Amino acid sequence: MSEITATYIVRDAKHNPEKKAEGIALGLTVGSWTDLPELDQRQLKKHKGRVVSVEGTGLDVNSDTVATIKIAYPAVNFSPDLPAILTTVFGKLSLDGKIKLVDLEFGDELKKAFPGPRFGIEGIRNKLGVYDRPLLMSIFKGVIGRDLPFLLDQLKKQSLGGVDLIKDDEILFENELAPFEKRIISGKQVLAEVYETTGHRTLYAANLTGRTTQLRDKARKAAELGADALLFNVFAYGLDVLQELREDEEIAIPIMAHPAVSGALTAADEYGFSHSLLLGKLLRYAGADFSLFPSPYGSVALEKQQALSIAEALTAEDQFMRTFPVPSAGIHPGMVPLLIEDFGLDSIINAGGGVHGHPGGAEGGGKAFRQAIETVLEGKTLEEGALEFEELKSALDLWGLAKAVAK
Ligand SMILES: CSCCC(=O)C(=O)COP(=O)(O)O
Ligand SMILES: [Mg+2]
Repeated sequence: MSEITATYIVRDAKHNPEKKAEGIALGLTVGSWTDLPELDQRQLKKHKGRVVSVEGTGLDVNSDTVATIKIAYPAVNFSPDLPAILTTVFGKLSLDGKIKLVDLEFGDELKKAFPGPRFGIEGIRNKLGVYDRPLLMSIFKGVIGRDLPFLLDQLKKQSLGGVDLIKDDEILFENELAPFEKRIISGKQVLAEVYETTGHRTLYAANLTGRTTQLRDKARKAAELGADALLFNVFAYGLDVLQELREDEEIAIPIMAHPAVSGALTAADEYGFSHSLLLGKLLRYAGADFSLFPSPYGSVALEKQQALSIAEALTAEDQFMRTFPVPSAGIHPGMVPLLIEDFGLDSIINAGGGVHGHPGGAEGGGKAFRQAIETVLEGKTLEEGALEFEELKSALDLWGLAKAVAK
């Protein structure tokens, strides 16, 4: 029988994690808070959750017992979709005390209900023809309230700086000055011109926004207009909405998942989802080609272990294509050695302020990042690179070199 196994970290003031585990296995399936006289053995056998393991790991600062509990839920209990699965394994339970859902293991049969990324790392690299280095992405900045020519000028400068991808900022919504469709059509022209004159290819991810009921048609139109990719604030909508977009054959373009809102679901040690599950495994299964998350170094930082665990879940051996890890937020060229050391070649270095805030503008900023990447891949230090490259030197003079952080 196919099933899904959920791993939780539970903090139990009653110091009886075995009882807590049994309560979850029964309470989230066929039972309730009190005995149900009509519950029969056949029903219990087929539908009750199974306690796989309970491992106590001691007491926390509040003297609660901390335990890792694994419960397997029969797939027959739910339809094979994320809303049903999440409601089963962490619906009411997510409100029931100090409990964190750290992982979900999907049975092979159940995995068939998920698409995974349409392109993944390999597909994105094929689109760009770049295979031997981390990709570089930049983000439009300061464009709210600005018109289309302003955006197109920024787009051109970013592309001339040598970035591989440019994404809208997640806070750029539908607006009269620079509407979604016009951004796609004119943006494509600008990037085609840069390609014709320099031979450098850049892909543009436009922010797919609006009411949920409009998204499919908007995304189909974007694909029809030749959009390179879509940015999507998946946690403002829901993972199943992402999956719907991924599965639509008329929206066969890469999807970039932005982590906006996800911090409310992941940040607490004692509650919510683990980062690796929400921003890693579930985004990958639902079909994101890229997953953005805070790096361990920038202005919005995650603990290094958390950031690494997301990248691991996005790229671990699985039947699905690998999703590109995109450690982000407050990134500047002085962080490039650490980012490459942590996330490897199959990752994307992503910067907004670190590109546009460069003394040489967005073009200079993009160049500085590309020079930093080249320097690191040649086995040199950034100080050595700065002797050779003017833009890299300016970036290091402005922002310095980032320091490593403990795990
Ligand atoms: C929290 S990851 C999302 C990164 C992002 O959307 C962004 O705008 C980062 O911009 P920055 O100027 O900090 O590079
Ligand atoms: Mg942003």
